Amino acid sequence: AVEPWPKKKLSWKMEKYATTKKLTQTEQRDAMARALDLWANKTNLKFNYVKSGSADIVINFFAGAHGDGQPFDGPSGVLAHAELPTGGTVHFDDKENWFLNRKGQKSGIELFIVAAHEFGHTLGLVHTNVRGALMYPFYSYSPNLSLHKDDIKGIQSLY
Ligand SMILES: COc1ccc(S(=O)(=O)[C@H](CC(=O)O)C(F)F)cc1
Ligand SMILES: [Zn+2]
Repeated sequence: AVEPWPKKKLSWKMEKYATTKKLTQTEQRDAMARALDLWANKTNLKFNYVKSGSADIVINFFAGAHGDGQPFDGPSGVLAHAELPTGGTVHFDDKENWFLNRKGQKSGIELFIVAAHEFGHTLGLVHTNVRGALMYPFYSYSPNLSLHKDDIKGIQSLY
């Protein structure tokens, strides 16, 4: 873990959405809100969505090179990356086959899971070696994600 945010109320916004036909922008925004809620439920952090203007956490879907020296690599491989506090940028690879389990979809990369992991980084968590924890370095699909006690220990050591 690293230095946490110096405040408990964090604003967030989406700048660029995934271009997939499989998920509407509303569904994408809702997935982000639910992923943030996982962390809010275990801390006294509050997240509030802002449609435009400045925000602490800024979410973008990009393909390939997108100006931060960490180009995305197309389907699979690197799925997303996020700055640690108080960076606030979260980028997702637009070329992934994003889906949402709650829509009954089956194949591809589950957006809610990846978002929850990235927001863990945004809030100050680094990777864990505890298999089964959300902050384990590798993506693995699970139908109903919840925070592992190792994730909770980590976030509560920061907030
Ligand atoms: C479970 O959530 C994730 C696991 C692994 C990744 S990743 O394979 O894209 C990882 C980025 C990351 O750990 O956030 C990669 F090394 F770039 C993203 C989300
Ligand atoms: Zn990670």
